Parts: sequence; structure tokens; C-alpha cells
Amino acid sequence: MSLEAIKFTRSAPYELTILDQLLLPYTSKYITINTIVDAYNAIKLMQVRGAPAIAIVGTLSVVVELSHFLNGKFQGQAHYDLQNIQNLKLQIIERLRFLITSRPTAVNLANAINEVIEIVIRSQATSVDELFPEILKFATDLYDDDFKNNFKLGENGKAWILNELEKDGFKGDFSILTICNTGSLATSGYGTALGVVRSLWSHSKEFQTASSEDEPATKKAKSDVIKLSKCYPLETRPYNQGSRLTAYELVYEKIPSQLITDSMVTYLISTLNKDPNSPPIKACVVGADRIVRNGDTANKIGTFQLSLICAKFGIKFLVVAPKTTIDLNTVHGDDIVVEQRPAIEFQNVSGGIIDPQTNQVVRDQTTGFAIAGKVGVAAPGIEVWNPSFDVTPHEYIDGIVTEDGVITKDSNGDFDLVSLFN
Ligand SMILES: CSC[C@H]1O[C@H](OP(=O)(O)O)[C@H](O)[C@@H]1O
Repeated sequence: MSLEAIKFTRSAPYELTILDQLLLPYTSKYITINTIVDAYNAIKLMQVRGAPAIAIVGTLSVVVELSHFLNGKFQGQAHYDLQNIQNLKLQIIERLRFLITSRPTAVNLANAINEVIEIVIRSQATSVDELFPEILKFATDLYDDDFKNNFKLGENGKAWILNELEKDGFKGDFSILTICNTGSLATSGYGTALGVVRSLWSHSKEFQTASSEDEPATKKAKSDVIKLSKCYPLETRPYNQGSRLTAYELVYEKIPSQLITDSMVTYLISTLNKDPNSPPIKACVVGADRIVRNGDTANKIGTFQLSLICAKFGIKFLVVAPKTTIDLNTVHGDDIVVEQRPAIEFQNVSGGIIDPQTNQVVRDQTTGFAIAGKVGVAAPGIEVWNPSFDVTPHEYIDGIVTEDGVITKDSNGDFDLVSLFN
């Protein structure tokens, strides 16, 4: 098992490989990215996905492509005029603008690639050799900053949730909801919203259940400690990032969890939160693909209705994302372009072939890889609507967790995200 979505060799020969997430959770297989077009295809197909991860893979693909040209690996290639730096710059920019179109909603990719374009335009380099180090530095800094920021997101989100529950007079164990995949598989590692779950679970482990020799007062004190007891990831139809990827990460981390379908949320909350013996759901953490100036947030389809359900039940609803996911140039969520995915991704379900006798996935005897398969789940001829994301109005968001802290709304119900960049 591996949770490392992206592997990159930081010295020559530069090598970029990605974990093919279409094969998870049954097969861990890395595929090599040699060119910008390889990255475009892998991102478009969602072999790699998650707003931060696709930005990192996109920028690193420029590094490996240029390094291969420098090493003569692509002899006779048609893309670049290596004898004329101005022509070369225009050719790189053209390929970068193509890369951005692979997934239009997640702003991280566009933000990162536009910064690479700026580097290319402003560079005084007179050759690829001189331009290459500038792009390499940007790409590796993006990777490293994302990883550092994810731990800050986790800690900031953990502290805010625990503090809010304490302010509400809550005591003891609680549960948490999350949708899609926002963990190590969507980022450089640790994750955004799922990083908050990881940080909350680390906190809980400090207060393992009271041992038998503990004094009664100590036992009571430990039982009053506000701590995460369980995570409920949503399956996240139709691509099943929750059941395939988040569940895979939660099992790997041994975080107590129970997978639910997207349609079970309301009934789970209404029954669990009435049961005095069950840790109630008190928070929901979700990722983001684009947070616009007023706080409206594009995220995986199903997030908007999840926010409405949380509002109904008084459950804290947090968007967790690095500042690279904020788009101040777009003011309102109505102006976000929501990517439509192919109907076939809804009409079919992909996974590992199951042996009906053992109910275990069937594996290739040589490679150990699961035998992949698809089954149709929609009536032939029925039209489908398959938006990859929806837009949650900021009214239903209690806080936006960033690496610089948790932003909450002012007395007018408005978020001030501009202050994050001053
Ligand atoms: C930290 S990942 C952010 C975001 O990306 C996911 O979408 P996809 O799996 O289609 O790339 C999901 O919306 C996550 O919340």
C-alpha cells in the first residue's frame, strides 16, 4: 500500500511518477510522466486528482519535459525550436495553456501554470539550460510548500473544532463527516480536510481510554476530554473517491471509520445524534477546488447539499484548503466554471473483479494486480447529468481553514479573504 500520490527525482535524470488512482484501492501502480501531454492525459483521466496534486504534477511535468529535451531524449521532436529562445518560450507557453484546460474548475492548476508562464515570459534566459533551473525551483517549492502547509491546515482545523466544541459546552467523544478525497492522495501528503481528521486523531490518541488502574477522577477527566472518536467518509458517487480513496487512507492510518453512501447522511445524523451512547457528529470537513472572493466554494458534487444538512443539524461545516485554492479574481460562486465529466463515468462503475466464492478481489498471479472491470449501472438510453463539482454558498460555511488560520464571517455574514494576501 502506498499513499504517496506523486514521486519526483530532484536531480538528473529527473523522473516523475504518479500513483494511478483509477486502480486504487486494489492495486498500487505508478506510471511515468515524461511530457506535458502525459500530465494533461493523467489529470484529464483522473489518474491523478485533487486540486493541489494536479497543480504539483502539472508543474513538475514541465520540468521533466524540458530535462528530456536538454538530454536529447526527444531527438527530432516537433515541439520546440531549441535554436531560438523566443520561439521556444512561445512554444512552452502554448503547451502550458493547453495543460490548464485539463481540469478547469480546480484553480490550483491554473494558478501554478500561470506562474510558470510568468517565469518564462520574464526570464532573461537565452537558452533552455538557463531557463530550466528557474522552473525547477518553482515546481519543487510548490511541492514543498504544499506539504508544509498541509500540516498547518491540519493543526488549525483541529484547534478550531476543539475550541468551538468547548465553547459550546460539549464534552467527550465526537464524530466527523467528510466527502470525496482530500488526503495524501489529493496533495503532496497528509491532506487538507482529511489532514484535519489526521490531526484530530493524533490528539485523540493522546487520551486513549482510561486504564483500569486510573483513579475515578482521572477516568472522568479523560472521558470529558473533547476528542475525535470516529470518521464517516461519504462514498462520493459517481467516481467514488470516498469509498476508493478516503476509506483506503483511513484504513491505512487505522482511524476508526464507517463508510456511508451519500444518501445516508441525514439519517445517520438524526439517529446517531439522538443516541446517548454514540459519539455525535459535531463537525464536517471538506476540501475545495476553488474558493472565490466572497467565500463561495466549488468542491466535489454533493458538498452543497452536505452543507445544508449540517446547517439543519447545527454541525460545524469547514472548508479546508491552502491559499493556492483561493481565487480573488472571481467574486461570486455563480461565476465558477463547473467541469462536466463524461457520462460514461456515471453510467459505469469501475473496480476490481470479485470472486463470488470468496468475495475477494481476483488478482493476476504474476503481477499481483487486481483484475480491473467495469459494470454498467444505468439503463441504456437514459441521459445523465454529471457535474464534477457544485458550489456551496458561503452562507453555509462556518469557517475556511487555511495555513494562516481559520477565517470566519463578520457580523454581516461576509468572509474577508483579501486580508489573507495583504
Ligand atoms: C484537496 S483536494 C480538493 C478537491 O479535489 C477533489 O476533486 P477531484 O477528485 O475531482 O479532483 C475534491 O473536490 C476535493 O475536495
